[in-house]
Amino acid sequence: MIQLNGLTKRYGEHAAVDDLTFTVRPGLVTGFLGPNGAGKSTTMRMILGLDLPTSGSATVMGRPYRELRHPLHTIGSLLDASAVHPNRSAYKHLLFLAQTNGIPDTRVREVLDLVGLADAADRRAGRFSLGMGQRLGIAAALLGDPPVLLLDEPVNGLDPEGVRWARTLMRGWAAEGRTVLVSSHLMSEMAMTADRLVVVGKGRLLAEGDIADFTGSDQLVVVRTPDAGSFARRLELSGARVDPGLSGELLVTGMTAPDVGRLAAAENVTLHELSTRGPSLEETFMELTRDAVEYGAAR
Ligand SMILES: Nc1ncnc2c1ncn2[C@@H]1O[C@H](COP(=O)(O)OP(=O)(O)OP(=O)(O)O)[C@@H](O)[C@H]1O
Repeated sequence: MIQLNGLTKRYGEHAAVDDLTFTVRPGLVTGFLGPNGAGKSTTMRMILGLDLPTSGSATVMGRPYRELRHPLHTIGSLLDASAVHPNRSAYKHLLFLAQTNGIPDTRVREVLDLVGLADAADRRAGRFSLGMGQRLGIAAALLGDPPVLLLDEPVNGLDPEGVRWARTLMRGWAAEGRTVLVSSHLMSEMAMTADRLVVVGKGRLLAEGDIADFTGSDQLVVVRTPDAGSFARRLELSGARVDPGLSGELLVTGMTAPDVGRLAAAENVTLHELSTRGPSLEETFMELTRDAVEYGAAR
């Protein structure tokens, strides 16, 4: 569990993080979204005790990071994957971290295996590709087998196979009951990975909720049937609004897809298509953050 309470960070007059209050719950992947400069990294740095809040607090498993007795056993993090000694091998990098945190040496091989870097263990980390660097960063986060994981842009630089791997990993951690907070700019990826979202803009909380709250409203049901005319009238009689689509399909609002399907079955209507179209997460995100984008192109 991660809890933020009125968390605020000011740089001079500028509030990078402005009175943020939210809870990141265990057993779920929580996506942390916001435009460039919204304050995501600053928030994560304060959770990890790397920056001090101007006011408010951030706690991990009930304590501020700096008061954790065993930090790596409590929260694992990936902030900047390039922050490794370039001449040190992946193995030595992790061994150093393990030894300075009271973690047994045997755990190093385990995490290298977990992230698919076993064969690259003795190569210099400075020569790693972006994707391998991300994997090494995730290995470091996993060293202490922590119940809380905090990842800043973990799929940055990963190829499609790597992105899928990272998604499976995060979903797996949540299924094990861990708390997972992950920032990303990739909306389609977040839509597939996260259970909940926290959206910030200009340091402030803009929205928080289950992923369905961001993609599920205003859904349009698309129906294709050889009985379009009569089924449209039947739908309207049941209270739905029906508009014709461009290629003969019916665009239905005010009724859910399961209800449309049930009505079709009851009326013995053949359906060639029954699907939904909702605002994508990206559309909802753009709408939410429209006034909070600091460095956007002129519209
Ligand atoms: N050390 C600092 N001194 C002054 N201003 C800072 C400092 N660190 C961050 N800021 C400012 O705080 C704001 C939030 O930055 P932050 O890096 O947390 O945003 P972000 O949401 O992580 O952005 P991105 O998506 O681009 O990584 C920005 O306006 C940034 O310029």
